[in-house]
Amino acid sequence: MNRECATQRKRCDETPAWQLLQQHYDAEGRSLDLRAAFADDAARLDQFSQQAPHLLADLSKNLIDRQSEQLLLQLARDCGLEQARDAMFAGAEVNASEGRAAMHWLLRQPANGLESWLPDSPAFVREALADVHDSLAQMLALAEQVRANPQITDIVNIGIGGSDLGPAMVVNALEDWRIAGKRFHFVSNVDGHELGHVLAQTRPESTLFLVASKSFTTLETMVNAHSARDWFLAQGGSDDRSAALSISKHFWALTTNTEAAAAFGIDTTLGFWDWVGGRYSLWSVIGLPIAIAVGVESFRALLQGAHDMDVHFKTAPLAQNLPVRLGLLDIWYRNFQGFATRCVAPYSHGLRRLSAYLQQLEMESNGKGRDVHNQPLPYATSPVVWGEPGTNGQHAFFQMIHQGRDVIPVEFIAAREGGKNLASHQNNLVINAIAQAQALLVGRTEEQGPKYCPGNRPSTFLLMDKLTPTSLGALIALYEHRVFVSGALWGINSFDQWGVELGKQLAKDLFARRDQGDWQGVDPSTVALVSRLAP
Ligand SMILES: O=P(O)(O)OC[C@H]1O[C@](O)(CO)[C@@H](O)[C@@H]1O
Repeated sequence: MNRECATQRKRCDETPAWQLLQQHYDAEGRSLDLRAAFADDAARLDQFSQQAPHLLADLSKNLIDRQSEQLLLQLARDCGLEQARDAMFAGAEVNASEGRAAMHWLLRQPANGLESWLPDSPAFVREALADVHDSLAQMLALAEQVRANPQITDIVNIGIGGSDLGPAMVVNALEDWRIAGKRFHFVSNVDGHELGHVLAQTRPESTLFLVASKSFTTLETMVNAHSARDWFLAQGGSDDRSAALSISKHFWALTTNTEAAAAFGIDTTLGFWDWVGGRYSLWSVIGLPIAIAVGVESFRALLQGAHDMDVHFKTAPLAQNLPVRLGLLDIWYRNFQGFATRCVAPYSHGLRRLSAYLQQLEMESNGKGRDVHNQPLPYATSPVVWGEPGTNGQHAFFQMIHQGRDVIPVEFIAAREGGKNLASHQNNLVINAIAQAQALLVGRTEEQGPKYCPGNRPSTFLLMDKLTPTSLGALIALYEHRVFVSGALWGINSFDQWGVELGKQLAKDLFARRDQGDWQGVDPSTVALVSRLAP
């Protein structure tokens, strides 16, 4: 929500719709029983399920009824959601604290056709679109060059947060589209074990390092990149650009900070723009490992799927707009039902890194306690997002989800069709997901003793025909826009992350203080812990 939009409107909890929602929750919402709701409303499934680009969503097993959804839609209008959304798609400075737009959606806009859904796009957006496609063409050409180079067998992406989680999640998810004969390694942790393990299984002449960092200042990435460089030089590599085994040929940079990459000694640097947030950057040059893994056609399909969801989010009426309905559900669960967490259970081995990716996307975006005016908020914001792939979760934490005291909304994500390997297992997988959602709904009644399950526990079911580059693109964009919706209603800036700076600053400070032996004003616990470390 940019400042002028926010200034124009009341805080969401001060709106008439919020008061009506609270009354409805107190009167009926708190005691809604889904089993009775299905029995009383033959059209409930139709009302609360919908097709969206590349996936079907069944929201009918959520603790919501027609009136609460109508009131939530009214809340969206009262809070100027459509204006906020349109501001983002117009390139407005929706990231007010950093003075930036948030135009990750432009990265997946085809070169033509912008006016078909964004007819009033300002000139700077159309100009930026031309830059996007120049950069995309350059990146895809380099990706094809690497794919065609049999000498390069290992691609090592060195990056963290948004420069790691997205590309790693997608490269894992699209294993069936991955080029044969090349290995993809994602090194993010500054724990030397991770990089060391990768270097132990690679050779300098057959390895391409991608130093991925929007800022090119992140400590972990810089420490890992320098250690990889030292290893490369120790293995016979050279700083000399003309050498066969040169840093210049085996280290590329993906960053907005091209000067810093040049200072590192990297010649091949792919740049991007500050209006792309790190956790929204897999569509940009940060996606190079994806493009190398799956090739031009599949990378474009990933973009197309996300673009289709962008157009849906921008043009579909709110009541049939899936990112809006999911975002409103987040408000209902967080601020009225009081559910503190949401479990994301992708019934797909390919999507095994999805929950980790969504943790950054959602919690770094909406984990805020103050609004865009820096005023403390009296209501909760981002839920804790967590999860593991199904059916693994069933044998780990689903016990608590079924019988625990806390109600934990679950998001099941599955595909009707399986992948290349043992597709015959697919029904085993998906029927288990469906059965878990059913069990959460129906529960098991009293006389079952210790087997008693209260039931009436909420879940959303997102079903793709198949996990493909296109459907994956749509799925990720769905989450991006859903996060935007709840953030806009909460009146927070979903695109900054100032809260991460203090810990980084103190880490630097502790190194300096240790070197100087100056512990003035530092708490004894911190001093004692640092003094236990190796010199
Ligand atoms: O891509 P960079 O600049 O290295 O930043 C990595 C990550 O660190 C963060 O800034 C958090 O510390 C994330 O927002 C970002 O994705």
